Amino acid sequence: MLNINDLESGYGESMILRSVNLKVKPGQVVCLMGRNGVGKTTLMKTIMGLIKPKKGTLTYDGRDVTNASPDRRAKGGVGYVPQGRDIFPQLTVEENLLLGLEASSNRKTNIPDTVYEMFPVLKEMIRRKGGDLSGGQQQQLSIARALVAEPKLLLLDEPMEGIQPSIVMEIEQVIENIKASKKMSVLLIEQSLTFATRIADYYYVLDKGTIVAEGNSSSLSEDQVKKHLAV
Ligand SMILES: Nc1ncnc2c1ncn2[C@@H]1O[C@H](COP(=O)(O)OP(=O)(O)OP(=O)(O)O)[C@@H](O)[C@H]1O
Repeated sequence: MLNINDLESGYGESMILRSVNLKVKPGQVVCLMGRNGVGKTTLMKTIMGLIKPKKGTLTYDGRDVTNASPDRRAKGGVGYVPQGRDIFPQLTVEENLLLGLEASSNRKTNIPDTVYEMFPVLKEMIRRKGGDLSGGQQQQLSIARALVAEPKLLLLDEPMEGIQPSIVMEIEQVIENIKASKKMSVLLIEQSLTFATRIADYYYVLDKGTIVAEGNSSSLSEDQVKKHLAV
């Protein structure tokens, strides 16, 4: 599905990622872990095409997309939910969701029912302004907007950060449902060991811009987390 090979990426002269190799297989949920500032978001942005890599290749769905625009990647089925609930506060929930259709490859004009089934609260709040939703609901809206285009690969940048526990459980359930449907792969940034072992199939730990550990999530131990993630 996604294959990153010997990737180098950064901002201007400042190189953030070095020799990054990462794979997401079809239907897999992969968790990217690492301390603050090690380059996790930079990797997500590079996968989405918002930052051009300086070296290495990115293959998605069997095609080389190393130099493809973000728009082409989105239309090719990559959905991106950036950190910090990037919704439009002045637009209604429905208008926010309709914007997600822009990324749709097959010119869909309707919001799929499955999106409301996954997030019933959004159906209830369809006419409310995005800015009137709670932080957790805004995060749900942000994920729902990416799902509207029915992506094949969903990138989630710290979806659980700063969210109340009840909504964390709902979002976790959504990821579980996505996983069970086997229609989508997910790459998510997440710091919690409990969550990573419960939901992800595979994990990568990034440190100082390079992958320092990887494996099946079931083998992820407290010791490894302490070694690689403790501040
Ligand atoms: N637009 C930018 N221009 C220059 N440097 C940047 C920019 N964005 C991030 N950086 C730097 O790149 C490095 C990696 O940042 P990045 O946001 O990818 O880390 P992260 O692992 O996602 O951290 P966090 O968990 O805090 O979000 C940091 O040193 C950061 O200061």
